Amino acid sequence: MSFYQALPKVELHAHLNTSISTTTMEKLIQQKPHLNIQHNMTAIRKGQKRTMDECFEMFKVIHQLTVSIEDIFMVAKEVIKEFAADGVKYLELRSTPREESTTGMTKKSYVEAILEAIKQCKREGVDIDVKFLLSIDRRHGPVVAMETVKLAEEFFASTDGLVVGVDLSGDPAVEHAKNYIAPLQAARNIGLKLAVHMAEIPHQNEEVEMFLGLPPDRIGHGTFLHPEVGGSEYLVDIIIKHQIPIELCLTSNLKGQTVSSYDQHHFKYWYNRGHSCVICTDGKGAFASDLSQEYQIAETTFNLSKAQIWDISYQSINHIFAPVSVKSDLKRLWKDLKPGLFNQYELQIA
Ligand SMILES: CNc1ncnc2c1ncn2[C@@H]1O[C@H](COP(=O)(O)O)[C@@H](O)[C@H]1O
Ligand SMILES: [Zn+2]
Repeated sequence: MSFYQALPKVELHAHLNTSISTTTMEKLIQQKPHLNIQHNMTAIRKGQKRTMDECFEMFKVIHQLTVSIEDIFMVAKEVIKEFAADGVKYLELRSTPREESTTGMTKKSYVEAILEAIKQCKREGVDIDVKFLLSIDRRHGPVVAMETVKLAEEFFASTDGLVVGVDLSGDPAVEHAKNYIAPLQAARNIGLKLAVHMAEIPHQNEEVEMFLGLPPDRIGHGTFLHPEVGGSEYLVDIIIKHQIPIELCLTSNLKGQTVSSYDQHHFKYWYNRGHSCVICTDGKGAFASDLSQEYQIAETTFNLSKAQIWDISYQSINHIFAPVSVKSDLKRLWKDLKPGLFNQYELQIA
C-alpha cells in the first residue's frame, strides 16, 4: 500500500454514475449486451482527453447502463467499497435522481436504493462514513430543480443525517444560474448544505456572482474564477471573505480539457493564497483515477511535502457537510492514525 492509499482521506466531490470502476462497468456492460457499449465509451483512459461536450455525451452512455434500482444499488455499494479500499474514511456521494419507465425506477426509489447501499455497507462493517447529496442537473430546468429540493427535504427529514445537502451540476454551458437561485435558496432554508459547480468553463462571471450571492457552502471546480483566467479579483475577494472551500479535481479538469496541464491547474492559485482546497476525484471511473492518485499528483506537480499533503487531508474535514460531532470524530481518527503512518513511511511528524 502506498503512502497515499494509507493516508486517511475525505472525498467530497464524487458523482455516483461517473465513479463506477472498470470492474463494475464491465459487469453492467455484460448484463446489457444489446446496448453494444464498449468500455472506452464510459471512461477516459490514461493519456486520453475529451472535450466537455464529449464528457457529457459519455455520461449519457453510462446512464444507459444504470437504469434499474438493482443497478443503482449495486453501483453505489461497489463505489463505496472502492473508496473505502482507497483509504477514504468519509465520503459525500452525490447523484441526480432519475426515473426510468422501462424498469419502473422512480426518483424516490433511486434515492432509496443509494441510501440502502450506504446502510448495508455500514452494517457489513465497511470502514467508511458515507453521506449523500441530491444533485440538480442544470439541463433540466428550475421546475425539476424545485422537485429535487422537495425530495431532498423528505429524505432530510426521514434519514437521520444521511442526506446532508444538494449539488448543482450538469453541463455548465446550458441554462442560466438565475433559474437555480430560488431552488438553492429553498434547500438552504430547509437546512440542506449547498455544493455548487461554478466557473467550470470560462466567461461566466455574471452567473458566478449570482451564485456567490447565496453564498454556497462549497464550490465545485471554480476553474475560471481568478483574474489570470478571465475571472476577477472581485469574485476572488468574495470567496475569500466568505471562506468558501473549493473542491478541486485535477485529473477530471485535465481530461475534460478545461485545464491544459497539471501544473496549470488552479490548485496552485488557491493553495498559494492559503485558501481552503479539498482534493477530489469528481468521477474516479469516468476519469480513471482515484483519490490517492489525485493526492500523489498534487504532491509531485506542486512540490508539496508529505506534511503538507497530510494537512490538506486533515483540513478537508472542516469542510464536510455533516455536523460538528462527525468532524471531531474524524479529527480524532486522523490524529490516531498519524503516528503509525508517519512511522511506516519514515517521515518526521511536524
Ligand atoms: C466533468 N464535470 C462535471 N460538471 C458538471 N456536472 C457533472 C460533471 N461530472 C458529472 N456531472 C453530473 O453528474 C452526472 C452523472 O452522475 P449522476 O448520474 O448524478 O450520479 C452527470 O450527468 C452530470 O449531471
Ligand atoms: Zn462534478
